[in-house]
Amino acid sequence: MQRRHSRSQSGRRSEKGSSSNVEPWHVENNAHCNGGLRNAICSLGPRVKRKVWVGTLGTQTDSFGQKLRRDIDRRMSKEHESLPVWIPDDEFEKCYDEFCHQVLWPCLHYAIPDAPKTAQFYQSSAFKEYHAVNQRFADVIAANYKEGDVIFVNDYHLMLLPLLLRQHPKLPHNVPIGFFMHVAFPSSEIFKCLSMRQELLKGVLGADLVGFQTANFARHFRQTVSRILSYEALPKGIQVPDGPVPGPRPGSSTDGRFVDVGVYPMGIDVNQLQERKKDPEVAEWIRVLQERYAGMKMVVGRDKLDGIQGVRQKIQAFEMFLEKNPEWQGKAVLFQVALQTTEANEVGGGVSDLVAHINSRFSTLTYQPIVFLHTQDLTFSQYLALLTIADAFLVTSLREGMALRAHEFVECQEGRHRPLVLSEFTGSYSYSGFRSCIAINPWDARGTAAAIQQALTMSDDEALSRWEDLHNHVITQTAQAFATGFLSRCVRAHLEHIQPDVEDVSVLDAHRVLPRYKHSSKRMIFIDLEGTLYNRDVSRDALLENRFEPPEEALQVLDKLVGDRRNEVWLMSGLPRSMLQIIADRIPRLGIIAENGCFIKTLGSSQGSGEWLNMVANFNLTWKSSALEILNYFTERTPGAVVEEREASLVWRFWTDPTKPVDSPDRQWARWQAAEAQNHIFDRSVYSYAC
Ligand SMILES: O=P(O)(O)OC[C@H]1O[C@H](O[C@H]2O[C@H](CO)[C@@H](O)[C@H](O)[C@H]2O)[C@H](O)[C@@H](O)[C@@H]1O
Repeated sequence: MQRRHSRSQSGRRSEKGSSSNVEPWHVENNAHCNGGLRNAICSLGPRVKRKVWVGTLGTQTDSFGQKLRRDIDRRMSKEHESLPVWIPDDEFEKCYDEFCHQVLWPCLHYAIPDAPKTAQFYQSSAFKEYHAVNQRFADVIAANYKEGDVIFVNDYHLMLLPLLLRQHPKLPHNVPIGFFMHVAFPSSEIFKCLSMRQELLKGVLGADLVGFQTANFARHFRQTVSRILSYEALPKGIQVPDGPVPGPRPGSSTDGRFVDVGVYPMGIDVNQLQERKKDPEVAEWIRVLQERYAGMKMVVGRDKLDGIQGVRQKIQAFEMFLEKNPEWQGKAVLFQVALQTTEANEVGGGVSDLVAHINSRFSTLTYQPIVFLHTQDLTFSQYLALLTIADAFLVTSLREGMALRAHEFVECQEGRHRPLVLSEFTGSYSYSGFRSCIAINPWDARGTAAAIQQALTMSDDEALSRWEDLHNHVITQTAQAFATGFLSRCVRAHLEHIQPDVEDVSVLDAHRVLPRYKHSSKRMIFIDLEGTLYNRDVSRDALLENRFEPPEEALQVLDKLVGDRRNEVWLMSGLPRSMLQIIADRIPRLGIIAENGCFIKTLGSSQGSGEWLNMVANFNLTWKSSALEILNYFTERTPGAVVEEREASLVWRFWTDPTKPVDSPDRQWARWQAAEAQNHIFDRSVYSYAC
C-alpha cells in the first residue's frame, strides 16, 4: 500500500478543465526509494512469465469519475503491469493512518502506548476498515487470477489477505500464496495486547509460506501462534488444524494444513544503486558538498520521524557527543534526513524543537551542528552524494525489520570505507557480516556518543577491514537473492502441501505390479516395518526394556519374499539395531535399515547374516545430551510421555488411550509439548545436528 497525498500536495493529476494537450494524470516513481522489492521481482526476468503488481494509488481518489478510473485501470495494466485497488479515501485513511500506523506499526515494534491510551489503541475500531481494504485486495486479485499465478503478499498492511484469498469463492482453494513481513515481529507478550490478535494470525496463516527478516522474528511468530491460537508450532512452521484446505501435512499426526515459516533477509538492488551513483548530478553534488564542508566530519542519517526509528535519541546522543568532545564543536555536522510520516506533526514537531535547541547551543557564524532536512528537500542524487562522502552513517532505531539505508551507505562507501554506527535492534544487525559495524544501544545516549567519537577517529585500516565484512554481506544478501529464495521456497512449500507425501502413498496396485513382478528376473523390495508390515505400535514396556517380538505373520511374509532368489529385500525401521537383531537372526538374507538409516545390516547369505554398517560413525553426536535434557524436562510435564535414547537418535513418544479422538485434550497437550520441545532444541542450536 502507498501513502496518500492530496491532489494539491502531489500535483499528480491536472485539475479539470486543464488544456486538452496536458496529460490528465501521470505516474511518478518514488525518487527516494531504491525499489528493492520491485527490482528484486523484475530481476527474476523470464523466470516470471506474468507479473502483475496489485496496490493502491498514492493519491486521494474519491473525486475520480468512472471514466478516469477506467482510463487509469487500462493504462496501469498496459503500461505498468499494475492493477489499482480502488479504496474510498475515508476507508483508506482509517485503515492506513489509523490502524496500520497507530496500532499495528507501534505494536509490531514493541511500542505499547501508555496505559490510558492502550485500550483505545488495541481495540481500534479502524480494524473494520483494515479488513475492508484487505477484502478489496482479495477481490481484485481473485478477479484477475490466472492458473499458475503465485500470489506474493507483502507486509503488515495486508495480514488478513492470505486467508481472504484462500477462502475466496472465485479462487481455486489451493492457490500458492506467500506472505512476507518486512517489519519486525514482537514477542507474544506484546502481540497479545491486540484485541484482533487471532484474526491477524489466522489471516497470515492462509499462506503456504510466511517469511520474516530474521530468525528471531520468525521464532516470535511461531511462539505467538502457539500461545494465542494453540496451534502446533514446529521449527519449520505451523500445523494449522481444520484449515480451509484439507490435506494432511507430510509427517504430521493431525489433519489440516502445514504453513512453512522461514527467514528471508531483504537486501538492496546493488546493480541499480551502482547505476544511480553514476548520475553526473551525484558527482556534481559531491564536489559542492566537499567544498562547503571542507575540514569538517559529516555524520549522516535518514529515518522515519515516527518515534520508532529513534531520531530523538540520535539527536540527544549527538548533543552529548559535542558536549563531551568540545574539540568536535565546529568540526562535526549531523545531516539528518527525515522521511515523512502521518504522525510527523506530533513527533516531527518534537524533533524540530530539539534540533533548534542544539543548533542554537552550538552554532557559530560559520557552523551549524545539525542540518535537518525532509526527503522532499533533497533529490536522491544529493542524498547519494551525502552517502558517498559521509564520515559515518548513524542508525538508532529502537526496533526495525531490516535497515536497508545502512546497506545503501555501505555500497556508496566503496573507495572511502568509513564506519557504520548501527542499532543492535535492527534486523540488519542480526546478520554476522553486519557485526562489523559499531554497535549501539540507542537507549544509551552516552554509548551512542562514544560510538560517534569512535567512528570519526577510526583508523583507515580498521575502517577498511570492517567495511569489507559489511560490503560482503550487502552484495550477497541482495534484493534479488531475497526474491529468488522466497519465491522458490513458496512454490516448493505449496507443492509439498498439495502433493501427497510418502505417508500418503496410495495402496500398491496389485493388478499393475503383479504381472511385472512375475516376469522380472531381479527385484529390489523395500518394506517399512512399523505401521506397514506391523500395523501396531511397539508396546511401551517392550520399548523401555529394549525388547521386541515381531509378529509371526510378518516374519513369514519376509521369509517368503527372501526365499525367492530373484528378490533382494530390505526392511526399513526406526527401531534400534539391538531390537531388530531378532529379525536378522531369524532371516539372515534380509537387509535391514535401522534407526531410519543410521545403521544398515547388509544382505546376508547362507553363510551368515551380513554385517551392521554404522552410517553415522563420523557424525558429531554431542547434541544428544543437550537434547535429552530438554526432552526429559518435557517428559516430566506430560503424562503418558516417554523418551527413548537410541544409539544415534532420540525419540519422544506419547501413549494415550487409542479409543480417544486425535483432538482429545491430552493428545492436544502432548502435541504442544512436543512442538515446544522441538523449539527449545532448535533454540539451543543443537537442532542442526539433531535433524
Ligand atoms: O510507511 P509504511 O507504509 O507503513 O511502510 C513501512 C515501511 O516499509 C518499508 O520498510 C520495511 O521494509 C524494509 C525492506 O524490507 C525494511 O528494511 C524496513 O526495516 C521495514 O520497516 C519501507 O522501506 C519504509 O519506507 C516504510 O516506512
